[in-house]
Amino acid sequence: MSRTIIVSNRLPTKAHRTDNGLEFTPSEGGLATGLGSIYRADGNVWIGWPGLVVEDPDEQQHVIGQLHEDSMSPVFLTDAEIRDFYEGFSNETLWPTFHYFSQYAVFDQHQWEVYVAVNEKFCEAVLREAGPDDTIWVHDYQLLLLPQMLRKARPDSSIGFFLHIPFPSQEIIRAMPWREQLLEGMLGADLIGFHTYGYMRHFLSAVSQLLGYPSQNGMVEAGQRSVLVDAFPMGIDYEKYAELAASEPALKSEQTYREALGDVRVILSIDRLDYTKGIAQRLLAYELMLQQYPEWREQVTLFMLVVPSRDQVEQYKELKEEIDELVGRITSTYRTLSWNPVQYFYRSFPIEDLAGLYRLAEVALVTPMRDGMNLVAKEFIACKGDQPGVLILSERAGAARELSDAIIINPSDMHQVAEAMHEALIMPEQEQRHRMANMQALVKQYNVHHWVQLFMDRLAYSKIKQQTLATTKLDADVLQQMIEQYKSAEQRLLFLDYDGTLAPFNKNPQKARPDEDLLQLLRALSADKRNRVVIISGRDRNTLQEWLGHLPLDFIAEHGVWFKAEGDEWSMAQGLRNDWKLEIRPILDMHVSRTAGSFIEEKDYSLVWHYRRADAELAAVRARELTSHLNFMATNNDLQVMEGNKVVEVKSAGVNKGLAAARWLTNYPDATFILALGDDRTDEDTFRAMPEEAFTVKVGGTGRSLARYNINNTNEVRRTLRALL
Ligand SMILES: O=P(O)(O)OC[C@H]1O[C@H](O[C@H]2O[C@H](CO)[C@@H](O)[C@H](O)[C@H]2O)[C@H](O)[C@@H](O)[C@@H]1O
Ligand SMILES: O=c1ccn([C@@H]2O[C@H](COP(=O)(O)OP(=O)(O)O)[C@@H](O)[C@H]2O)c(=O)[nH]1
Ligand SMILES: [Mg+2]
Repeated sequence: MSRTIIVSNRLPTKAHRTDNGLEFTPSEGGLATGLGSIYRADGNVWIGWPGLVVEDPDEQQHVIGQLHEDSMSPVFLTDAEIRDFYEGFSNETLWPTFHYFSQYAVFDQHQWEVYVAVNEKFCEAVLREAGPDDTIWVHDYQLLLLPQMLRKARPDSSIGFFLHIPFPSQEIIRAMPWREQLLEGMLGADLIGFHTYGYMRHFLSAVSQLLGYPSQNGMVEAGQRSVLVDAFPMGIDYEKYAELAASEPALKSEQTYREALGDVRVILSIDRLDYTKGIAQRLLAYELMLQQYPEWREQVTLFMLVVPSRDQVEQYKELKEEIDELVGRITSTYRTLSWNPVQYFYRSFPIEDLAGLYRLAEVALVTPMRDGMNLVAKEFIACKGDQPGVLILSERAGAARELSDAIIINPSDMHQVAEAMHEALIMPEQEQRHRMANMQALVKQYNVHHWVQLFMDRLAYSKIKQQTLATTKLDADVLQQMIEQYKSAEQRLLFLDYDGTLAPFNKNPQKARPDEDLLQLLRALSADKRNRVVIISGRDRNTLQEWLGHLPLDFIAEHGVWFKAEGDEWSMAQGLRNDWKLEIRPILDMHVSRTAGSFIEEKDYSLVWHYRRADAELAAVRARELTSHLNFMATNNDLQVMEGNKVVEVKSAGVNKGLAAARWLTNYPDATFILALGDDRTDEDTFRAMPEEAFTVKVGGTGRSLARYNINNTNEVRRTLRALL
């Protein structure tokens, strides 16, 4: 049976050393709490670090045994690895960079090397655990290189990767050394997931700008592989939190806090101690609120829970001091004998207490500067049950993309945050209930189980997509087979695309004129009376006539608008019109004027917008715009719009290379050797039209195609054709 192997830096359980030996408790942080409830199913295993340095072999055995009972398998890290891999590269380089705190980022070659080595250590641990049919799901920024390492060892495995933190603009990624390695590392996966569409867009743009890999509908063409990229906002275990909040221990804990606090309104703030969470800014906004709305003094308290985190990292130590000072100042300025403006706790709380606090609070104040998702916001909603309550949420938390019924704020705008608190405290109960119900419906539906299912389904889809478009290298064995069939055939049919197949792609299409070598090759091929050599091209017939018309070849021009069998005149497909050009040409002209470097090619029955010389990213956007504009016009005009290699082409409907090739196949039913070579999306129509036994060969690119085989470039095409002779 195939299992899922989850891999993350931190396990959902952590080991502690106590006077009574080792103890095991749940880990904090969104990843552990979010996935914690699903990994135990069906023999799945979670591989990761148990949160403690354990060097003694006996003690390691003990930890392995304990964790094994709960479907976990530990990766032990040394003190030096914790320093350079975890605190170092992960949390002093990647974490600040990906959260737009570049000013905090450290670039240290040694830490990078340890990061690579620890990713390798994880790789070995996974390979020990995972069978060939198991699905491997890698999580988060500490393991960006792992997907590619696993891919090398297991070329066919299903590997998913999910990033739990933001993926920043490519301008930020660009500033990092090792950026190419990090991106390539992620691309070892079959599916890469992000919390939001924004992060996904940034990633695709980084991959395009820094690695030159194009993508379409989220499929990145990464060299010989294709990788699906998509957005999956992570949910929580809604039922678990809802049930927990209604349970005896949670109600009891709510009551205890209520009795201790007396009759005050509670604003709740919960996060790990982290500069990304905007804790200091939040305190300043709260202070401002108390200044601007004195009526809330003695009426409201900020219940602030800060969970210790990464406390060996310098920035975190400094932040701790800053928060301590701010709390001290606000408390000493505003407190009275019977009231505390801030109830500040620096420790972690058991989950029942958290549920009690979520119930107790009227307002949850979630104001990170940047946050991949933020699960606290969702947990607050799930725990509210039928109580009213208001969520104040930073626009820069991933959760804000979903929770539009929260009061959405800009966390850097202190005045706005202070106003939001006031607004929340005076919000009519009915409105609170209405908003809360909307958010509950959403968090309930898009829960963590839904998230896992969606990710797994897309991973399977990515695999299928890869397989249907997989081609085999045209190696010596295939070539030998081809030569044998060629030799024994009495009649042969060769479909040869021109640009990108017989002749290299040229920046200026008029410069792709055949050289002497090519002419000689075609002459030799067509000299054999058993051969029908068909040039099947998108080019206009005049160019083909001028360049190759003197040879005994057959022609299919303009993707099948024009035909010419050897010795015949040119003839045209039936029922074509070109009066639509009057209407369509101005649209293409407009795109040329908006996109420097692009140009138009006019053929008898089609118009083509070329953008190979334009800025790649801009042109890709323009091409999409143009395609959708043309598609809109096309329905009334009986036209078709095709996106090819750096072109958008519009032509009469019912014309494509596939239909034209099919016609040739019926004209020569006795052909027992059929070869089709092409490089472009338009050649896929040819491949589709070929009988199963045909040798279909995709030239260049990723090799992903409906063709059976692939070869690298026009040189290899010529070599292959020469081998037949
Ligand atoms: O392992 P630590 O260094 O102690 O840090 C705890 C975790 O923090 C991060 O959580 C993120 O994942 C959440 C769920 O997707 C998301 O809501 C939040 O915005 C993220 O910050 C980190 O990504 C994890 O790897 C850490 O384990
Ligand atoms: O004392 C605490 C306080 C919080 N949390 C949990 O820590 C997680 C924080 O996740 P979030 O996505 O908000 O941020 P992260 O810390 O992962 O960046 C939430 O599930 C909280 O319930 C916890 O386990 N113990
Ligand atoms: Mg071509």
